Parts: sequence; C-alpha cells; structure tokens
Amino acid sequence: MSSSDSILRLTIQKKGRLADGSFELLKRCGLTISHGKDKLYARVEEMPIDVLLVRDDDIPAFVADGASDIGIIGQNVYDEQRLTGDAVLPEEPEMRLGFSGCRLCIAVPKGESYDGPQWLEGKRIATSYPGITQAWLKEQGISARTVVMNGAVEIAPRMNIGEAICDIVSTGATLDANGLMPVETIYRSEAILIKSPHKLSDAKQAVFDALLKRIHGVQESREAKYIMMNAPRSAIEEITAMLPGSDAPTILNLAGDESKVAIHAVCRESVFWETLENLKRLGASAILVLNIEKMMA
Ligand SMILES: Nc1ncnc2c1ncn2[C@@H]1O[C@H](COP(=O)(O)OP(=O)(O)OP(=O)(O)O)[C@@H](O)[C@H]1O
Ligand SMILES: O=P(O)(O)OC[C@H]1O[C@H](OP(=O)(O)OP(=O)(O)O)[C@H](O)[C@@H]1O
Ligand SMILES: [Mg+2]
Repeated sequence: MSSSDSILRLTIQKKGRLADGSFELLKRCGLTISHGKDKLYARVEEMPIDVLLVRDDDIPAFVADGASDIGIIGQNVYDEQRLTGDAVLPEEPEMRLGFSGCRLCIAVPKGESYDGPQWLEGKRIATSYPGITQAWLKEQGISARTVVMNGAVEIAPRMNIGEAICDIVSTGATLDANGLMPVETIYRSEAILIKSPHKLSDAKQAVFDALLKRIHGVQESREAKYIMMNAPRSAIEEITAMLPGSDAPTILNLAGDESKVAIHAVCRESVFWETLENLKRLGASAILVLNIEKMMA
C-alpha cells in the first residue's frame, strides 16, 4: 500500500476567519501542525494526516473530487457551491463544528422604507452568494436580480450597482460603517467538517474515525463541566435530577458525618448560576464547577 492510500488528507483555510478556529480545533485534538507564513502543506506529527492550506473557496471542490479526503469550510461557502453546482457534494455535512458563526443578511441603505421581501421585487441585489440569495428569493416568491461581487459588497448601493446587498454579518459594524441596515437574515452559518463522497481506503477510514472521535470529544468537553458538592443524604435524588445532562453521579460518604454525602457528576450541558442557586436551596454546599479538558465515552 502506498502512503497516499493510508495518509488522510485534510484541507483547511490558510489564513482568515476560519483558519484560527480550524488550527485551534486540531490543537485541542492533540494534533501539532508546524506551519509557517509561506507553507501550504503540513504533516501532522501524531497521526497519519497531511494538512493542505488553501483559500477557503477551493475547499469544497477539492473534497468533492477526492483530491482531499476531508475539509473544514464555512457552511455558507459549502451551500453556495452546492446550490450553484460548483461542487457536487452531499446536502448534509459530516459534522457542525460550532465556530466561525455568522449570518447572511439582506441590507439596504439606512432610511429606506423597507417593508418586507416584496420591497426587493424587480430590484438588484449585490452579493457573493447568488445561489443562497436566489434560493431565498424563490422561497419568498420574489423576482430580483443578483449582481455578483467577490468582495467589498457593501459599496454596491453607493456605486448604484444594486439597491440592496446580501452579505455576511457578524457584529454589524461593517454594514453600519457603510450606511446600511440589515433587514432580513436569510441564512445562518458555522464551520463544518465535510468528507469526500469517494470511498476512503480502509486505512484512511480508520484514521478518519479516530479523528472524528477526538473532535466529538473536544465538542463535548467544551460545554461539559465536572461538578462537585457536599449535600444532605436525603436530597440525593432531587439534586441528581437537577444536574443538567448528567449520567449517574458518583456518591461518596463523608468521614464523620452520616447525614451528608459528596456528589460528583459530569454535566454535559451548561451549568448556569441559576443551577447552583437551586442546588444551594436543596442544601448543597462547597459546590465546585470545573472545566473538563478532554472526554471520551
Ligand atoms: N465577520 C465574521 N465573523 C465570523 N465568521 C465569519 C465572518 N466573516 C466570515 N466568516 C466565516 O468565515 C469564512 C471565511 O471568511 P474570510 O473572510 O476568511 O474569507 P475569505 O476572505 O474568502 O478568505 P480566503 O482568503 O481564504 O478566500 C466565511 O465564509 C464565513 O463562513
Ligand atoms: O458584521 P461584521 O462583524 O462587521 O463582519 C462582517 C464583515 O466580515 C467579513 O469580512 P472581513 O472582515 O473578513 O473582510 P473581507 O472582506 O476581507 O473578507 C464580511 O465579508 C463582512 O464584510
Ligand atoms: Mg474566500
């Protein structure tokens, strides 16, 4: 078997809004990648994985035709390329990754009396996402033209290229700075893991399965907390029912106090201050909530 049949190829963005999250995720999976400013390729030390560093737009097509086995991409770019037929890929990604969250919004100049999608009828919408925009317009029963721009879309109304735009919004600062206001959120995006529709060799599939397990572990441990407290023996049932997303907790006797126990549990959902206040009300004391670094079922 040649090494190309056994080394999994992962493609991620070299630099930009997805790159930091992608590198951080791989680091949390225990994978070290040495990458310099000019490096477009890196070998992972801990697992048989080669990482290719490219512009995000190229990732769906690389994965679709099998040049890369897996990739990390914004759902917006993935769906756009799927809808316009630029990359033939399954509708559902392998996994949602929870970072690089943003939305696609229709925005119009401040002061326009936008009164709903019908305002857009017959107008021109400047966007880098004609596929997603046209799909939304179709759903709304509106006919409008999309004018494709690859960047600086916010300039379009001022240049009289379009009456509206459809672009990525996160904080809204860019729209505001360009005298525009968001009027519709038509799409929500986050980073996703995608996998080639081409069958992987058994060796690559095994590496992929191991990587996926680690990513799941990272995802779970992000929210999960280890919670410890002392509590009245009589309140064990009520307290365990209150712990968010926890399996059977560990109950330990406390030396010298028959009426109390220590309760330790992994909570798989967020532990809010309110939960702690409610635990206290049931008699719990010395409550500690700790971050979990890694998890594996
Ligand atoms: N302001 C933002 N906040 C959060 N996520 C964002 C934001 N802008 C973009 N994203 C997400 O990150 C992805 C990449 O954005 P970025 O601006 O790095 O792309 P780019 O300029 O096309 O980069 P490249 O040079 O790789 O082509 C977007 O497709 C989107 O999913
Ligand atoms: O709502 P905001 O928080 O202002 O973010 C939105 C902006 O962020 C992205 O661009 P980016 O800053 O990545 O620059 P780019 O145009 O070079 O991609 C996007 O294209 C918007 O212009
Ligand atoms: Mg790009």
